[in-house]
Amino acid sequence: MPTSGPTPGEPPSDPGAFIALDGVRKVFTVRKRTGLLRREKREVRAVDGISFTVEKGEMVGYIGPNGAGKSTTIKMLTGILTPSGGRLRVAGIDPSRERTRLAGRIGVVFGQRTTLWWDLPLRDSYRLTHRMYRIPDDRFRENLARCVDLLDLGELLDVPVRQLSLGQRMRGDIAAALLHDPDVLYLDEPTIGLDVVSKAKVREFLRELNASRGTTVLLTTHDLTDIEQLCSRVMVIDHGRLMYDGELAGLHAAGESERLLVVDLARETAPIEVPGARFVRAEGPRQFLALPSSASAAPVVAAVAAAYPLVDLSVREPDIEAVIAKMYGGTRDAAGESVR
Ligand SMILES: Nc1ncnc2c1ncn2[C@@H]1O[C@H](COP(=O)(O)OP(=O)(O)OP(=O)(O)O)[C@@H](O)[C@H]1O
Repeated sequence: MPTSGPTPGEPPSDPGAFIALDGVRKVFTVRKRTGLLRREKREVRAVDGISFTVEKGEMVGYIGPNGAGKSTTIKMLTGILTPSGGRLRVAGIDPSRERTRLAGRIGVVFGQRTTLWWDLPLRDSYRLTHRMYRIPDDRFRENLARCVDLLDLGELLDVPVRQLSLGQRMRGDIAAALLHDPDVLYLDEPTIGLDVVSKAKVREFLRELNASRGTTVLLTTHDLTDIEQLCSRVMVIDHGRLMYDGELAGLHAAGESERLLVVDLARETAPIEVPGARFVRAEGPRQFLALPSSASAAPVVAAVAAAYPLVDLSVREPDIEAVIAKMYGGTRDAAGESVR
């Protein structure tokens, strides 16, 4: 599969970049019981030789199907897990060797878990964060005021975390991750389970944070709208390997996606046969043809108009979800419909 960034598996071009991974691997050994007394060892290559760099101030999407290796990568980037091989640096720091020093430079938000104290009001959780990170008082006050304002937390500061809705808690968690002014923010599913309004608030906040503070953001999500609205660059990982690194728009070409030509004819005819397009299906006098996204539709349109009683015609671009499903080995056509 083509990539527009460095070829997966090759050393990164800029080892001095803010985040730099070079052939990073993580292998888990899993023991499985296969009989009454027998156990079998099996290796799981969760991350299988990944290389990429992220410059300061970039906002990058990191996506892939379940079990692709996204969380394992994030855990290595934060120092929670030690790589089995390869080289990894964040702000010049080896995360697993200097986890405490790195903690002052990074913020982490896990959508499915909270780092806040469940029984304490938000305000007290933030006070504890203040102490734990030894944040200078002025800076703490300034950062808290800014997060409270932009994330609309004013009314919530005295509410115990367990009483907050998911969207409120998520905003509370994002603020907690930013009180010590980290240079990089890792977000793992920050909009999971949120309603439309909360999602919009979180996205707007992240956009503003990145633009005004130059915070580097690495975003893992299953919601591709997050990526479409926030990230100009996306990395796709599958089976622990980097499958794509480049602009979101380039995924269409990499996924060999197809556009759908919807042709309305004056009457029902046999399936249209023209060079450069493939008949998909017919609904009475309406026919659907597929053509590669990278090809021009003009010759196909001209050929249809010349040989068939054409009334109207429109082109449907593939949606990004269909493209990615195809990259992951899914089986959806250009209209996003199952062709199983
Ligand atoms: N501690 C562990 N022990 C054994 N295997 C693990 C461990 N952690 C992860 N794995 C395996 O490594 C692979 C990658 O898992 P990982 O959690 O990184 O995927 P993911 O892309 O984050 O998936 P999801 O989108 O479901 O969260 C999976 O096969 C998973 O079962």
